[in-house]
Amino acid sequence: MGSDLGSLPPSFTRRCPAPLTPAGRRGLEKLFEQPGRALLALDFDGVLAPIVPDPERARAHPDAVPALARLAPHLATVAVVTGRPAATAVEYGGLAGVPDLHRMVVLGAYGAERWDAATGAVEAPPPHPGVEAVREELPRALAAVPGTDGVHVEDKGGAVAVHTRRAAEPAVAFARLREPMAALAARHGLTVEPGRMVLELRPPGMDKGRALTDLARETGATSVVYAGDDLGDLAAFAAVDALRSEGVGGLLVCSGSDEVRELADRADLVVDGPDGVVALLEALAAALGPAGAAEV
Ligand SMILES: O=P(O)(O)OC[C@H]1O[C@H](O[C@H]2O[C@H](CO)[C@@H](O)[C@H](O)[C@H]2O)[C@H](O)[C@@H](O)[C@@H]1O
Repeated sequence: MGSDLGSLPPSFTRRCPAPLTPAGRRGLEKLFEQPGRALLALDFDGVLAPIVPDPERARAHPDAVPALARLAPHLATVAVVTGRPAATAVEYGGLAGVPDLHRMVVLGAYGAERWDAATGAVEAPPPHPGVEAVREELPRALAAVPGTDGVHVEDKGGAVAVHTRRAAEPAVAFARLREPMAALAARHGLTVEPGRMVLELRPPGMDKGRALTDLARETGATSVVYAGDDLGDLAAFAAVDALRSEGVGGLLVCSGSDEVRELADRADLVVDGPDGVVALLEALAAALGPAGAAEV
């Protein structure tokens, strides 16, 4: 092909749009140059799993795990980086016991937890005492805010998430709860993580950016592809930007939605939600081919 933006395998570009930015194209080229040193990391909700009203009913897109399994043998590492507890993402994603995903890593709770497919074990920090205090105070705090009928609390063990998607007016309930939830979290040494119709009260100190950087360094990645959809993924986007400045290739993918604009503005490639993410994974797998060498 040969342009000033470099070249990508036609077997990829036939199936998926090329990144719009030179940095993104370069990141993808680096993946194809050295797939065995590439880190592919994806958020769970809104990226691998379609958004649904009930958080307990979220499941991976039916074609996502087969596509990851086709890709994983070619790459150094395939990871999920999520706000979910690691074990929940493994369960809802159907990620355990998949032969070609035997080296997969799930970084849960924004990187505070880790599951390794190789061992099946989850490493998690001890519970933060503020979470228990918030758990107890939350019903009273929610009852004090008008217009929050239908708000649902997800107890994540190490954190508590207040969901407004099922409220009569989700955006209104979200706006009304922002300040009281921030105050409640601050009283107990927690931080508020805002997301898609959710305010999560969680321990501070870890974010997806640190988690992704640590994993990239641990695996010696020469390229990193990260796909996210929500505000919590901005830290991971910033981490990829920082890695790029060190010479690591990076591709920032936004799983687009009408709910969050911030990632699309910063991404190299915007795809159409989890369907588009799956198309990207399948395009990568097709281009890398069954034998490991990049197909052209
Ligand atoms: O980091 P993620 O994997 O994107 O997790 C972030 C939060 O996702 C979940 O909530 C979101 O998905 C739900 C199911 O589709 C949806 O109902 C909700 O409105 C979304 O915000 C999850 O429930 C949270 O615990 C995660 O922190």
